Order: sequence, then C-alpha cells, then structure tokens
Amino acid sequence: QFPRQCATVESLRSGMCCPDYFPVFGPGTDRCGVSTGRGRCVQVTVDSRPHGPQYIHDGRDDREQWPIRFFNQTCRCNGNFSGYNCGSCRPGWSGPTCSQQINIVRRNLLDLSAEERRRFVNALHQAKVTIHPDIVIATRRREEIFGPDGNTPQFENISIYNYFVWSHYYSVRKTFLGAGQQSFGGIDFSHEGPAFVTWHRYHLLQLERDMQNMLQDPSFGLPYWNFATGQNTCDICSDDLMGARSNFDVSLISQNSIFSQWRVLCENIEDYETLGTICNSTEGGPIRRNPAGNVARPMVQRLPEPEDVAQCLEVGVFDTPPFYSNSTDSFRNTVEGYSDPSGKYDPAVRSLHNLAHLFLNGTGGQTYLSPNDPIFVLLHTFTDAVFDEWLRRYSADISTYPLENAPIGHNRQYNMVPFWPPVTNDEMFVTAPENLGYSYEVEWPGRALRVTEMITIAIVTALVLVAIIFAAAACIVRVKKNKDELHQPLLTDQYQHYSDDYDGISAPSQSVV
Ligand SMILES: O=C1C=c2cc(C(=O)O)[nH]c2=CC1=O
Repeated sequence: QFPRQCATVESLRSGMCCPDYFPVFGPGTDRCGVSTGRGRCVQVTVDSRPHGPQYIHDGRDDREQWPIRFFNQTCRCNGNFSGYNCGSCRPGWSGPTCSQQINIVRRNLLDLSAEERRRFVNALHQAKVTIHPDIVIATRRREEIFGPDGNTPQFENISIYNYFVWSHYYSVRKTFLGAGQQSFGGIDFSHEGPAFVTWHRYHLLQLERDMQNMLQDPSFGLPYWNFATGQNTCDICSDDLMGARSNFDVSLISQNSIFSQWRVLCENIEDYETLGTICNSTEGGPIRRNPAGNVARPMVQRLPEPEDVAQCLEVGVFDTPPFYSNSTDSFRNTVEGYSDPSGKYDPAVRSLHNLAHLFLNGTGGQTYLSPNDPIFVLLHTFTDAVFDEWLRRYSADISTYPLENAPIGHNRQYNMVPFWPPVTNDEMFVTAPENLGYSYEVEWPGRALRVTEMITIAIVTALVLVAIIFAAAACIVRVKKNKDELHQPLLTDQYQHYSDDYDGISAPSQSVV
C-alpha cells in the first residue's frame, strides 16, 4: 500500500509521500526524481463525486476518497516514468529512460512446456517468500496508526505474494463502526461494480511487475487458466501446476506440490471485524481446495461452458444502472458472474468469474481469502483476457462507465484502494496490447446459434434450394427443347411441301437449315 520511506511519523504528519529517486545532495533533494525531470511532488487528486446508496456511513472508513486519509501529496511522473518515486516505467515501457516499448505475452498455462511450468511454479513460490522491496502494509486503522505510544507507526513488511493477497482483503474488508457494533458489509472496492474489471487488472499488473523485478526478467508474463471448459474437474490441479488433490484429505493439496506448504493470510476475519484490527502479515493454516466438491450447491459443481464466454462477449454495454451486482444487460456484471451469460440478471445465477471461484470450494471461494490460492492469479488473468477482448470489440467504449453514483470506489475517477501511487479506474479502461504492454495468446470460441437464428437460416436455405431447383428445372426444359430442335429431321414440312411442288427445273426459293 505505501512505500517504506513514507511509513514514518514525519511523513504521515505532513501528509507527503514523495520519496527521493537519487538524492545526491541528501534526503529530500530529489523527490520524485525531480532533478532528472522524472517527476514532481503534487497534491493528490481524489474523486469527490457522489457514490451510490449502498454505503451509508460516510466519514467512518479510511478508504473513502483514497488515499487522502493517509497522504495528500504524491509523485506525479512525466512521460513514461512511473512508480512511487518515478523510478520505474509505465506498463508497456522499459529501459533506463523508459523509451523502449515492450510486449509481454500472457499464455494458456496448459500450453507451457514442462520447463516453463516448473519455472512459473518456482517464481510464484519465490514471490511467496520474498519480502516486498518497496511496500509495507498498515496493520491498524488510521485512527490507531501511530501505535499505543503515539509514536510508533503500525506498518509491517510483507512478502510480494502476500501483498497481493492483502491488497484484495483490504479492498473488501468491512467498515469498522466501533467496539460492540457490527461491522458494515455493504462496501467493496473491487467487486459488485464497474471497478471489478479495472481493479483486478491493476492488481495483476502490480504482481506481474513485482515478479519481473524479483526475477530480473522484464519479459515474465502471468499465464491464464481458461476455466470455461464446461467440465466438473480442475484441469490445472496437477502436481506440475497448481497441485493435485491430497490422497489423505479431499480438501487439501497433495504434498508433491509446493503449494501444500503455503500458509494462508487474513484468516482471522472475526477478530478484524470485532476488534477493528487489520489483517497483518502473519500466516495461518493451509490452502483448502475441493474442486466440484460443494454437494450442497450442485450449480457450482461444474465450470462455465465455452459458449458462456462467447455469449458474454456479445453484451455490448459495459455497465448499466444501478452499476451493482443486480445490473442487467451489463457486460461487467456478466463477466463478474452475477448475471446469466447472455446478460440477464438472475439472483439465483452464478456464472463465469464467480462460478470459477465457487467451483474451487475452499480458500479460493471466499472473497477475503481467495488470492491465497494461486489459482486466483490464473482465474483472473483469464477474466482480464475476456475484458480485453470486450475492449477490442467495442473500441473501449467508456460512455457507460459511470462518473458518479456507482458503489463507493467504483466511480470512473476513483483512486483504486489500496494501490500506491494513486491510480484511477479509467486508467485501466484501455486495450492492453496498445496501452499496457501485454497481450493474451488466446482463441475465442464462436457463439452457437440461437433458435430464432437457426430457424431463419433454415428458411433462407430452403428458399435458396427451391430457387435452385426451379432454375435447374427451367434449364433442363430449355436444354431439352433445344436438343429436340436439333434432332428435328432436316426435311421439314416446308421442304416437303416445296419438294412436292418441285418440278425439277426451277431452283428452290429457300434453303432449310
Ligand atoms: O473470491 C471471490 C469469491 C467469490 C464468491 C462469489 C459469489 O458469487 O458467491 N463471488 C466471489 C468473488 C471473489 O472474488
């Protein structure tokens, strides 16, 4: 959430988070790389447009008008420079002056070779155990951020992968209303609204970037899981990929997989909600996963069909009022999975992204925990691929992305919680290959025909066939007629009459051909 340099009493009291890039003349002399023209320290811009009616406790949550409760000054970087101190490049650019364009290819996990699979699994594990070099997390609400003695900022180090988990938890946590009061759950900065696709896109970009830096491999790309198989098995749950099922406990991962050793972050949700604390970097129990094993909900025992993706991509409007999980004819609500694949809202339905989560039936199916299961990464890259295809097909038409009255955090210009430096939803509403430096190697399923379309095609085909038959019959009649004429005897009636009259002296006046 915040750069380590800003997790200090001075920084928090001043509200300024503009770390140096290369401070040759001492601390504070190169804020945002100003001396080399990389950027400068500016006032944070926040979205102050009204939000929707779902959130009713304005003034009670640190995430309102993010990130103003913590900092009101940040770096604004020039050109292709980016990052908390303008020391890195915008997505899609690399090199010392950020002038080289790059394209990262995100591939189907099942298309990776044995060696590529091994490298990817190892890279995830390395991210799980490597402390994030730049970022620390707040473990208390703003009210208590200076600690019991008022002088000890409550921040912790966290690993690269656990930061990915924590960011998701922080974006969905309930609003604490005070000891003895129920925390308020009608708030979610990353789901059930238009920011669902933009928030998760940035979330993945950040992990991909952190892993590229960790691996020192700028070409590293996150693969995807095409979960739209229509099957009741998990095709990536093998020991060379995300881990097979344990032989000893149906809801655990096989010990042959490194993921059986992973421990889960943010498990103690009841403590956070009753005590008003925040998840910290302490890990708990193992990942639980029991694909297709939810016997109480047969609807989530099978993955989405390929046809569902094709249908979802036919929904041409990005989002519709009330821009929430009950929106109908909304591409966003369809890919998120609260509507049926054709776009019709149905409270009983779970499809696409939601269905894939619920299918996992364990850690990956609970919103505050789900990224702890590494399948989350792959499930969301595929969801992002669908979003990118939608952007391509409909020329990134942002006209139905609301500027105001979306659920809190989901307005078009809201800074996505809890990312730093501030980044708005609309910055992610762009086609990835041209603007964000990555693309998906994917083939989209064609849409099966609807009954009305099949009937229309049958009628047109029948009419065409009838027309062809008529034309052929007419042709045959004409040919036959011509043939009959050709086979007429050379001596016609006329000739015969003539010859009858012929006296053998005078020449015939006409020849008959
Ligand atoms: O992690 C998630 C788990 C989810 C479960 C549902 C649901 O529809 O019940 N939706 C989810 C989204 C998640 O991100």
